[in-house]
Amino acid sequence: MRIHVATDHAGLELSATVRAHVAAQGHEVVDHGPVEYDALDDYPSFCINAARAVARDQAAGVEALGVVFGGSGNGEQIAANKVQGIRAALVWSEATASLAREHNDANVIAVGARQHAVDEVLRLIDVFVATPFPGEERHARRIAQLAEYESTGAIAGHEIH
Ligand SMILES: O=C(CO)[C@H](O)[C@H](O)COP(=O)(O)O
Repeated sequence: MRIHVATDHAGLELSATVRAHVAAQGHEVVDHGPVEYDALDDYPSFCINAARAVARDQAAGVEALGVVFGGSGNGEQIAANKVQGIRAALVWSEATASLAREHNDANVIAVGARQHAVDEVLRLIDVFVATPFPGEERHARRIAQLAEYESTGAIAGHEIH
């Protein structure tokens, strides 16, 4: 699995720990920055670049997921979700980590570096990466509706106003 990682200053230290952890499990890690601490850096471009790389890889048939960090993870999730084809989930417990995959087929996990102990974050990421999307019809149907809205602005058979 290729794992694309991005953060901002708030998650930089944690990002290094997570990248080493994930690489030690045999995954290929691609870091989208930042490369050094700058308390005034801005998360959008880092997270959008990671999300674009996930979308590109998946479109090419490469098994890939993304991990984005920030202080809360909120802005990072929002940034990643601006990229077509990305389903970024803000994860804050083992249950939301597994549900993000099982129900949402999330391809990016957003985590708040200031909200958890390091061990907890590693566990959230492990659960997210290890959990498959079983493809249950009702979940696949809802995900397809999101994709349809993303590309057409409409959802066939549903009123959008
Ligand atoms: O979580 C974030 C966005 O959702 C950012 O990491 C957070 O807003 C950065 O805050 P500050 O500039 O005060 O360190």
